[in-house]
Amino acid sequence: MDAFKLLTRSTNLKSAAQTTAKSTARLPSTGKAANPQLFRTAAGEKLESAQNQKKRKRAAAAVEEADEHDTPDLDFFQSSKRSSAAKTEVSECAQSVQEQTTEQDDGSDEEDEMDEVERRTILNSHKIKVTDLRDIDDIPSQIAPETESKKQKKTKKKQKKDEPSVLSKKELKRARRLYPQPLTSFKELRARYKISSRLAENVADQGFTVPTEVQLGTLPLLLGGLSGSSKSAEEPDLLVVAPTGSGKTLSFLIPVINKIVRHHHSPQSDEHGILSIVVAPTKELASQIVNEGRKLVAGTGVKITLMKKGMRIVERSDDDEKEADVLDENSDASDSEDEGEREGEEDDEKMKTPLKKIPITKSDILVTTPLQLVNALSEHQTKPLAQLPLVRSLILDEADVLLDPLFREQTLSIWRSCTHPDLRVSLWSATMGSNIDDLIRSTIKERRVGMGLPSAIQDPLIRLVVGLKDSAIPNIEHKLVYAATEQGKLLGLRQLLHPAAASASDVRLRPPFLIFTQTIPRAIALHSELKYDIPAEAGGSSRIAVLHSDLSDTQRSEIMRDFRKGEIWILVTTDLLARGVDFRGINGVVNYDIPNSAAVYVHRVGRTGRAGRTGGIAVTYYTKEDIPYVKSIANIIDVSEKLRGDGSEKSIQKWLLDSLPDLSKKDKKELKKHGVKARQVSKQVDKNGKDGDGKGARGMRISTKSGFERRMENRRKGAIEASRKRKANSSAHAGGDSDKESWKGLDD
Ligand SMILES: Nc1ncnc2c1ncn2[C@@H]1O[C@H](COP(=O)(O)OP(=O)(O)OP(=O)(O)O)[C@@H](O)[C@H]1O
Repeated sequence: MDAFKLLTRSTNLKSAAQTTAKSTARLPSTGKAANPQLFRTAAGEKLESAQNQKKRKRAAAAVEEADEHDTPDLDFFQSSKRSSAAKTEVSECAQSVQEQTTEQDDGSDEEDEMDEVERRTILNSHKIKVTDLRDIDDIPSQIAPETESKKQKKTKKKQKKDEPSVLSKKELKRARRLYPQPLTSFKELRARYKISSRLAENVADQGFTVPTEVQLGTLPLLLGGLSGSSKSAEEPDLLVVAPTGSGKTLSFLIPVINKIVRHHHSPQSDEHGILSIVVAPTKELASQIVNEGRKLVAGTGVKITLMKKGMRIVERSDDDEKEADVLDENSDASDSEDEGEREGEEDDEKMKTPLKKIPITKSDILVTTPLQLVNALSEHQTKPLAQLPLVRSLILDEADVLLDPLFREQTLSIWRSCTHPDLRVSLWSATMGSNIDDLIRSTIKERRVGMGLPSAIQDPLIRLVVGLKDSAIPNIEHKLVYAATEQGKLLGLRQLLHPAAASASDVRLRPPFLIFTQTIPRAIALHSELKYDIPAEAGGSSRIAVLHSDLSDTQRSEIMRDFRKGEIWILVTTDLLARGVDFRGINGVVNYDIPNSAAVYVHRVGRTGRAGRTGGIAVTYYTKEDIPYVKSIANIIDVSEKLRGDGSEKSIQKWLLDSLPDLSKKDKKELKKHGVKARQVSKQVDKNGKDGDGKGARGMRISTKSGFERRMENRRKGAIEASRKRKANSSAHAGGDSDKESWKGLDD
């Protein structure tokens, strides 16, 4: 028996009945989590509710006080005329009390100020770690008083010996650690940080009640600086590592929109142009950010736009009157609500338009992929990059991939082209390589030198980590399944699609779900293999789709839209959808091909279990060829289960983890770049996944039967089913439509 079969066996084997009951009760698509937070302790919770209670009491006391002093005595026996006058008086009074209360709330910064022990308790309870990333000598003494005194002591001691002072690693860590004010409720956004009232309403309209950990930690920093007060806000540059689906988008959008609202009311309000840029690695993610942003900017006067091919965003002094293969697009086109989903429709209708005639897109926030912006700034890399002198906020979403060699040059050149001296940059992801800190520090220093400033970083540069860096969220179930061969994986996947068979394999996954493959040809091949597995009465092949970057923008956005609408149940895709995209009700993720790195695993499986939802399942198949690459994934699963901390049985035993081979650094790099060698696209394989003799390299084919055979089989089944129904002779019980409504699994 293959030893690695044990790895699969070691997963919790529960009775089918148990599994069924659990799956139905905890399906993530059944609704939203009561609390979107992933980590909290009783001590922290107690303190937070005490803080909120304190605020409520203060507000109630203000109302009471106002009642005592200001409410006129009511005489219910007086004439109705008088009574209505009294009513008006009462209502005016109530209004003034409400205003007073709000004002009191507004002016309660000092009273709400927590002491360091309270701040520390709440932050630790949510596993939030805040660190100053600057060189220790650049950190002002009020932020690192402990260090200063220790450093001074050391200096004194060593002065005699005439040696420079050196801090131990531990002391340096302690000196850099910060405990800023956390956000205990969304109401504080208005009351304490004075965000625009319209923006606060828009946040409230989304129905969010409790801030997630990343929101709890970053919103005060971005809105109130390190002092946590809107009065002396000193916005830091920020590096944020927080779990997938934890609400990072809202964390960067609220401050950036508020900053622009303030800008519109400032003396520089006559400056018109792009003030903020959000960079995301894929069009799907960029479009999603725009859609989220639109909900928040409504009625604030702030405009958010998705960068599109051919859009003109800067005026160049060297603009030529020349023909360009670009889209004639004016800003009106980007006003529609669902622009993101329609993205690209116009892109496919390129037309020749003189470059100068394209109006410059007027927007406050531009959301873009790196290449699209670089192309727009350099006229498809034919000219040096134009500058963006008004941009005050640069947001890099999925920053680790944006700073990966693939995108690094484009991303850094965008950063360099933002020349405003007050530029603030924030970088967000669920995973972050260890080299990123140094890269950010050196880029900020380089910019400062370029602006003629001393290289020492003056403004705060903060790193905020939620939970354990580079780990998968604890609220999903991981299944690592040994399938031995490619055929084994396909068999496993089919079992997964069939509820009766699934009970035997301990894994039960209901649509909607995502299936990830290593390459585009494999995604196409798997899609055509599975296409006829869905019975016609359940919607047939239209329920399963494939999405990859070789499709046109229009096709991509249509598939995204249909998957969000629930018309597509199973989406086969590549790592194009591994990051950032938020499909709220996804029940699970299948790694049909193992991911190229631990980070990719974290992001892929993070498409389920979002905003604290439980019940999501991540199934990862692996074959003999994958064994050298499995350890890093098994480690991630192990850590995620430890993080859950509910004492539930581990799915991966320690001795098995120890027996898996380690991968050398070189091999890790190779895997990250090209994936599992055996599955790489061979030169003979075309974009449709076809080579000389089938689909993909020999032994790596995704097929058990030919598509033709399956289609014929499907038709036969359909005919049998139809005749059975005819025999039942009851049109009322035909049941075709109702079958369509609910997923009944696939036929054998
Ligand atoms: N405070 C909150 N309460 C409940 N739901 C929230 C809250 N904040 C955000 N959400 C929801 O959580 C989901 C995930 O948010 P978002 O896409 O911003 O996650 P993310 O941290 O960027 O994830 P990823 O790392 O995968 O990109 C969204 O559907 C969002 O609407």
